Amino acid sequence: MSESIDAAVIGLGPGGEHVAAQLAQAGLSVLGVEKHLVGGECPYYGCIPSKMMIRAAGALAEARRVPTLGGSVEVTPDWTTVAKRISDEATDAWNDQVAVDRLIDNGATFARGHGRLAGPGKVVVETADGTQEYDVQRAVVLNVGTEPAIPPVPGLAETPYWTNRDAVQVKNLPESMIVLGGGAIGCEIAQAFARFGVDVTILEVADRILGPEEPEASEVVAGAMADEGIDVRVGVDITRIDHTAGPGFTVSLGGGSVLSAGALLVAAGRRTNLSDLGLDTVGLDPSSRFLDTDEQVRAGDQLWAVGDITGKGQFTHMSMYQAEVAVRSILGKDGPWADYTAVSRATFTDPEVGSVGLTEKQARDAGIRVTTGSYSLPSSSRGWMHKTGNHGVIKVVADADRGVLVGGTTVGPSGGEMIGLIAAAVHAGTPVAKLRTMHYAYPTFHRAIENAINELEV
Ligand SMILES: Cc1cc2nc3c(=O)[nH]c(=O)nc-3n(C[C@H](O)[C@H](O)[C@H](O)COP(=O)(O)OP(=O)(O)OC[C@H]3O[C@@H](n4cnc5c(N)ncnc54)[C@H](O)[C@@H]3O)c2cc1C
Ligand SMILES: NC(=O)c1ccc[n+]([C@@H]2O[C@H](COP(=O)([O-])OP(=O)(O)OC[C@H]3O[C@@H](n4cnc5c(N)ncnc54)[C@H](O)[C@@H]3O)[C@@H](O)[C@H]2O)c1
Repeated sequence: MSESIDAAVIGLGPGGEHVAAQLAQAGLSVLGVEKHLVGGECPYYGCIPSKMMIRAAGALAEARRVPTLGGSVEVTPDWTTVAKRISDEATDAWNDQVAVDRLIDNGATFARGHGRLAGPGKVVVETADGTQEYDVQRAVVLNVGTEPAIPPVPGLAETPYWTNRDAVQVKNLPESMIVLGGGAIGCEIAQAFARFGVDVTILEVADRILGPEEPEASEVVAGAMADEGIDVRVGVDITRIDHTAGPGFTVSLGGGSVLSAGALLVAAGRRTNLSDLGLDTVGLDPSSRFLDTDEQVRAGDQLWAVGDITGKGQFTHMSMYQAEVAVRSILGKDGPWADYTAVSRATFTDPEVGSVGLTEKQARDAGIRVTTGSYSLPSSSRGWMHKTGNHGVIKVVADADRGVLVGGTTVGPSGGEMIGLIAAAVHAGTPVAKLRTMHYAYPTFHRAIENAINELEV
């Protein structure tokens, strides 16, 4: 028999959890459906555990810089502390009871199971105890997120490779690791492991790591990683991957060379969980990579979608932003609606990469009359004083006709924080002329943004 409810949220990643809680608090009868862990990838396998690793690895790296600056330190990495922190503080040993209780305390009903659409306003949940049907009166919200994509490299599927989900649960580090993919996940985890003494090789098929970023950012991060002893190879052709108990993984490359390592991390992108969601029952294509959404993040009639599946940027802050939009839309508010002009992100390599809006290429492709400015961080006062660990570059992209910034990149020791200034300018459409009259505190890293802005032909 079908149960009647106001709203159902299928998939409880950061955005889905927020939507379910907010709608329940607003007085709607809400069902939250999660097949694995309430909170999704970010708290259990993504942002939070990876940033705990990075925090520890960063402390080790800073300690190793002491001899250049004043004194000596003996650095003895110990992964046990990191593994314990991830298990105890971040993930509760991969137990989501606290999150489930929070959802229920907010007034929602929770079902642990696989949710599917079964036609407009109909949701079916497959649980361990059987199947339950729901008639949803007002809103179905999809927040089903992604899985690691496993590339079709011959032999790979038969090996005990890791994804990010395994890497964050590692109790004992391997002596060596090959990372497939030099995107954000690959680079962040590679550098963290390397700083704990793992011999790391990154294999990237494209011609540079961190492909979505400005080429200047990729170059600086690749250089910093190489300085630390990470073997970064781009433009590789991987022909086969094997695993045997003794030597571990062997990766054969075009041209005949073979690499080996004790562990292999696949960080080659993500696959959205849209194929087994009953999308066809509401007239949508189950084979599509992303769901098209309008400014109210509606994907159809009484159907909303938030998070990675919308293709607007696979970030926790995007999922939360869209969740707020969905809640306003479902509750019949007047907006504000989704705007993606100034989406920002931070990649937590060292140096960190902050970025917002359009890259130079994206701006040119959009037909904008582009002018750019850049400044090398080690040439800035603060970068020069900082000395060791001062890798970095600032780049700003402006619309020469409108006299405003349309994008920017801040690579440096606090690149993820520095981007806030440019993000505010892009978001608000602050004239470059106004930015030129701002006070930039001396001697901050962000003063280098002023140098870059002064190069713009605006
Ligand atoms: C290693 C790593 C590091 C990252 N670091 C950052 C970072 O520093 N900053 C940042 O902003 N982002 C980061 N991200 C990205 C971030 O984790 C995601 O963008 C974020 O989790 C938002 O995803 P989402 O809301 O789309 O859903 P997800 O978090 O993917 O959650 C979707 C949920 O839906 C469930 N589900 C799927 N299908 C069904 C179904 N049919 N029925 C029921 N439940 C279902 C899944 O089990 C899952 O719990 C990182 C990701 C990874 C992997
Ligand atoms: N700090 C952050 O905000 C943060 C951190 C991690 C992840 N994320 C999010 O998660 C998403 C996924 O991250 P990701 O790094 O897995 O994906 P990605 O798509 O950014 O990078 C994957 C990389 O793997 C390469 N690749 C593909 N197939 C390959 C193969 N067979 N061999 C070698 N390389 C191959 C691609 O060319 C690409 O450079 C990102 O888009 C990002 O939005 C965000």
